[in-house]
Amino acid sequence: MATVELKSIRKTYTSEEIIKGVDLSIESKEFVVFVGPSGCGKSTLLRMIAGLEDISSGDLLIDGRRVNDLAPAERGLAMVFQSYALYPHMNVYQNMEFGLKLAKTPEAERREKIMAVARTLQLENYLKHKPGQLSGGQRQRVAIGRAIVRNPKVFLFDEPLSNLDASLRGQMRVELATLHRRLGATTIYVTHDQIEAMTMADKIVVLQKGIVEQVGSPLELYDCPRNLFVAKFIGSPPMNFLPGTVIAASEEQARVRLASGQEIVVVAGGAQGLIGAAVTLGVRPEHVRLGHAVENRGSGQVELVEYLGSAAHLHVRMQDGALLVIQTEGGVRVHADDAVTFSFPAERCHLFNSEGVALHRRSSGRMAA
Ligand SMILES: Nc1ncnc2c1ncn2[C@@H]1O[C@H](COP(=O)(O)OP(=O)(O)OP(=O)(O)O)[C@@H](O)[C@H]1O
Repeated sequence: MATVELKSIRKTYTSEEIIKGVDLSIESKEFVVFVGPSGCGKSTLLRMIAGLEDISSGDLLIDGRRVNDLAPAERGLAMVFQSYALYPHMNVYQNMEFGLKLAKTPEAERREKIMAVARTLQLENYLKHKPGQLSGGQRQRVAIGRAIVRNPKVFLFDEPLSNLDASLRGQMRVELATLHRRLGATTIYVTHDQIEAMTMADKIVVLQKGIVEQVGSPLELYDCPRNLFVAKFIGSPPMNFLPGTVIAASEEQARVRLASGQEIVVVAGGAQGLIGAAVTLGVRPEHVRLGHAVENRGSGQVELVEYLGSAAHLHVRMQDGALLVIQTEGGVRVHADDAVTFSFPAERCHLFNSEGVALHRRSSGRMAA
């Protein structure tokens, strides 16, 4: 399997710079997900790796070898698109065979490879079907099968599940993750869906406007987002953000007064220089504790309860008008218009300066700034 390295990669279309200097190392067998909002440059970056777009400047290395000038077919990659791009007049077998024929693979070997992959992807009963006779999930499996039979060094996926309905997407997510574990192929996967990123990735690359905002494991990004952008993007339902002012700070903690007057102690280092400064307090819905507490407490009125079965989301209006989402277990007996009290665990709160940069959290032992 292969390593992929991006060194100061840039892309300019006419006069606009779309990719603004990306450095990234992808290890052999790693499952890396590029995630970010529409237009941030995920697909452009993937297409540059694939060789479908020129690289304006920088170096792309596969297994240590510079491949900027190699044609797509010479890079040892296989790409699976959102649109499947299957040949409609060919049946499943022929679709999977096409690339092997082009590569002049002998017929017996072609057959052996296709049958093995069809078994893996549970397509054995559909080999004679044309794409038009298959469901979306089956078509996507054929597109994946067509990539696997060529035994590529690196798999590239561009939003492969976005045309599928929610339940099929969930199922295919598990299938892809299982397949990756079995094949152990280096994989780069583009999505705008943070749940796909969180559930499948070894490493997530968060992009915004052609810049890498943060690279890390799903848990690193969840626990220690470097800035407001990553904090907003990772996690569902998203993190709550409340404006406040630092009123006291030690090396390891900061005391923040919210607009409501409520004072919250946050485990965050380096806030001594920020006394009097405006900051943003972040707390995830699943970390807010419902019920009375001595410290870090607040209160408000429930506006809406969303019951999800195992969990419920309470939308709570605080005294200063801010809206707070609290995730609780599904069995909780809270209704709209109820008054509730809650608390923010100090070690679960995040603090961002006026530029949106996170103050590091010493308790977790990881730097976030
Ligand atoms: N051929 C092109 N010529 C000029 N601009 C382009 C071209 N292709 C893409 N762009 C621009 O580059 C930017 C990044 O596009 P890209 O498709 O990489 O974004 P993305 O993050 O994959 O978005 P999405 O999730 O919507 O697919 C966009 O602003 C887009 O308009």
